[in-house]
Amino acid sequence: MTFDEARRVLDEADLLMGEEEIQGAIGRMAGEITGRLAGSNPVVLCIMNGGLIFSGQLLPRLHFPLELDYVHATRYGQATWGDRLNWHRRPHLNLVGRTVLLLDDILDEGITLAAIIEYCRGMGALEVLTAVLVEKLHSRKVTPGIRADFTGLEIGDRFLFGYGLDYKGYWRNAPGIFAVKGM
Ligand SMILES: O=P(O)(O)OC[C@H]1O[C@H](OP(=O)(O)OP(=O)(O)O)[C@H](O)[C@@H]1O
Ligand code: HPA
Repeated sequence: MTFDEARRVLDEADLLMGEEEIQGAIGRMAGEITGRLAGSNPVVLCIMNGGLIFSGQLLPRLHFPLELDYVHATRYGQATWGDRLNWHRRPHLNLVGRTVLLLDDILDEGITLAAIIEYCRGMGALEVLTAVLVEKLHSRKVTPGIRADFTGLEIGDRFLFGYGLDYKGYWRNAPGIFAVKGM
């Protein structure tokens, strides 16, 4: 996608969730996560790249001790459909006996979260919880009914960008959650 095309994508997109709604959702999630995890000395894993902005805004609102690490695993690349999960970076912290909280921008088909949960369990985590800024509502989930433990916003079945979500590599920095025109 060229720079000019990227500009046009944002100009023509539909804004589905604005900053105020997103900040409200992140604040509510911070309260819920604090209630559940404040005493558990968790390892928090940001799932890169999409989880970056959500993690950066949520973490300063968690006022309890935790350790932070990240994983980098992708299955969409620059496409609007997902393939098999490619691991680029596994966590470096030891997960044995730890409560793990995974942070990601979106639960779409759920394949990414399911695979990372399984990996963390395999590495000896005591429990693995998940928090996503957005859950996309449709019937293509890897396991019917799969949910995150903490969900910020529920959005319909469109191709989304902004707040960490990219369209062809662009607009992770868009200040809201947008849907690509016609998708
Ligand atoms: O529920 P799923 O259908 O598995 O999709 C969700 C995943 O897709 C995106 O990652 P992507 O593979 O695009 O990599 P990115 O984080 O670098 O954007 C997103 O950040 C989630 O990790
Ligand atoms: N937008 C961007 N990245 C994604 C999406 C989406 O709707 N679903 C899964 N990864």
